[in-house]
Amino acid sequence: MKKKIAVIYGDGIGREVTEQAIKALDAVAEVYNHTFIYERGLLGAEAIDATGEPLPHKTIDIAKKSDAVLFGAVGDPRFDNNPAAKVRPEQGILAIRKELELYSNIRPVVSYKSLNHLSPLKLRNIEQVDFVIYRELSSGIYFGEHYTNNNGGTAHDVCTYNVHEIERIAHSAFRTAQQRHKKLHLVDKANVMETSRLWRKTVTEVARQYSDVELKFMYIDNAAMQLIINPGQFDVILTENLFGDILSDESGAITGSLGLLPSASLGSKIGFFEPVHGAFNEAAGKDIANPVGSILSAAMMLEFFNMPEEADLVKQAVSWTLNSGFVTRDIDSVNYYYTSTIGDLISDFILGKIPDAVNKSNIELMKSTII
Ligand SMILES: NC(=O)C1=CN([C@@H]2O[C@H](COP(=O)(O)OP(=O)(O)OC[C@H]3O[C@@H](n4cnc5c(N)ncnc54)[C@H](O)[C@@H]3O)[C@@H](O)[C@H]2O)C=CC1
Ligand SMILES: CC(C)CC(=O)C(=O)O
Ligand SMILES: [Mg+2]
Repeated sequence: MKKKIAVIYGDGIGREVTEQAIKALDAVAEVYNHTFIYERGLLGAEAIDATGEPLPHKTIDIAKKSDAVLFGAVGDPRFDNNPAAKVRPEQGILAIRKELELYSNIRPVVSYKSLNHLSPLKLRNIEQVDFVIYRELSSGIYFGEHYTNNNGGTAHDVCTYNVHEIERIAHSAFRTAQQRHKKLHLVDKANVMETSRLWRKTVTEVARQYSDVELKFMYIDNAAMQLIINPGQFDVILTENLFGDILSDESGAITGSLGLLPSASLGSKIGFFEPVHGAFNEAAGKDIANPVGSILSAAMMLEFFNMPEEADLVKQAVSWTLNSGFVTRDIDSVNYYYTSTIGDLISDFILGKIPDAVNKSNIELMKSTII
């Protein structure tokens, strides 16, 4: 099969983690005789530096002409530390999500047995964690009006949702729950916010079409705590844009690192695949970032291409690598490996090149003094 993939590295560690995902895709292409054609687009600070715009038109064109987009991350301390900046890298990722109508952001969270002892949470809390967050991605407070008045003394960020925006992602989340353990938590703040009350009313209506799925409501503040004390209770979490953003980073702590989590953003047209994490600028260029979130995002892209066997092979390669103790510094601060080494191991596994008993000492260990 032939597929055209728009590749957007963005900023910080975006390039180095995405390069590992491309290695995995190239290995899959070789094994299954597919052709993946990549075209690069600019987004974020790299795009502002090159064109003055966080999302150049050319990038939108490249994305729209592709079957899917593989994205790294955006963000740069030059903008983070400048509240007066008029143009920001993050405007680029928000704008492309809107432009491509990516309303459904799917963030699976799975714990790895072999890594559980390295998680900051107690073992008994994280065993058998396997849930998925459905985060609404193209509306809510990130897309409302942002403005100041009163000579800059008052700031406003407006949160708006309508029934259609809630219904379309609710259907996606319920359909997924039907194929999983048939439990769906709607996370909101309906005791305070009008938008949350609209979510509850709309999702309750949608739920009538999915009578085999148990619907539960949970307030966001409680959900943030429940994720830590009993994450195993969740199957599908459905929530709005801001709450989903926060809960998915929190979920990184459950698995052991935010760097492990992938995501798929879907809408009516194109699929967009990116790790959950951001630009982690302190690590940029040091070959220490965890590439697994990006590689598993590529696996989600393969599922989107209707290549389930290929996607499974990538997931198996990731599991083998982690279970064999080949991990980056975020997972094990003593024995850790380069980003590129992990990428090489994963693509070698896909290509069937890994011997049964690989000798770890042959693979270069990071020096713990590197940063
Ligand atoms: N989707 C995107 O492009 C996102 C962009 N950002 C932007 O990224 C920049 C940095 O933001 P932060 O809040 O520091 O979030 P971040 O996700 O970049 O990093 C937070 C922390 O998570 C860990 N981490 C993240 N990714 C990792 C990886 N691949 N391997 C190992 N550890 C990893 C690191 O400990 C890091 O300090 C900001 O400019 C922010 O606006 C933040 C979140 C998402
Ligand atoms: C710019 C942010 C909204 C990106 C982010 O944090 C995310 O999508 O997880
Ligand atoms: Mg986020």
